[in-house]
Amino acid sequence: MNTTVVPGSTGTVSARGLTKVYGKGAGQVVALDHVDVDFAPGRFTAIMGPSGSGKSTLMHLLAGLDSATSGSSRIGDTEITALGDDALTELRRTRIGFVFQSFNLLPMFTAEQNILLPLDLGGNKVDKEWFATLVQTLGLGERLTHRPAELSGGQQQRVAIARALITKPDVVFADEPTGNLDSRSGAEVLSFLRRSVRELGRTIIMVTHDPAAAAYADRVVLIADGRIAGDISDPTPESVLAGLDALRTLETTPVAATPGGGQA
Ligand SMILES: Nc1ncnc2c1ncn2[C@@H]1O[C@H](COP(=O)(O)OP(=O)(O)OP(=O)(O)O)[C@@H](O)[C@H]1O
Repeated sequence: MNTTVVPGSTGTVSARGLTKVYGKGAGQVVALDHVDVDFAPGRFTAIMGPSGSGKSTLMHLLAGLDSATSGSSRIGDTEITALGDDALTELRRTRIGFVFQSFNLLPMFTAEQNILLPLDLGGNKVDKEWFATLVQTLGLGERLTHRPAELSGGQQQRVAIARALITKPDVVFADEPTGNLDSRSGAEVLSFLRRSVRELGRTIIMVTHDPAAAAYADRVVLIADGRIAGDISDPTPESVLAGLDALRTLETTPVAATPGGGQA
């Protein structure tokens, strides 16, 4: 598969020299360290790496949920890192969809009302054809009048995915979308996410800890110590595990290579 990505082209999500430093002085943490990465439109990418490696920080900066210390991030030709608060709010509302581990559906609303909520909030009309396509692709036809408490976890997450896609965003960011699901419902949700990319041409960037989940993506970007540490095309659970193992080896090599365990 051709993985060439042109930064600035429609829907491409890009970071250049993206850096995030938390705190000051001795307590300073470099969470992201000059990250350059591009995510092609119409693809499903998983971001993986050890705990504390900077996955959430990268996602938050790419989505305009947090500000960068230096460097830039873009969605298409919009430089997120240059936008003020109002423009960022507007961008998140209209051009980005979010799917969280905890579904975040409104309990008093039906599935249909939850899906349509972003349009109601923005005062936008429903594209009935798109709504019908989403409902069909996500297998929600029988569940539209149900409230979240009457739905399984997997069904709730499918509603959350439809809600994220209803505005036809340039990109959907999914943060551990299967973290609260058993493995069967998780697999089902991941299949639906993959269908959304393949059949509806959407762009999804997902943070996950789970190699089996990452294997549903077209590509896995590995991150370690705030830097891009690997890139796997057409991943399988085995190739993802091997990639993560290689990161661990990198982390332990300097210690193992120093006789007596002293500092080199
Ligand atoms: N608000 C904050 N203040 C200070 N340090 C932070 C803050 N948020 C994150 N960090 C630090 O930045 C680094 C990267 O954190 P981040 O949450 O991006 O990692 P992660 O890969 O998503 O981790 P996990 O897999 O455990 O969720 C960590 O060392 C973390 O402790």
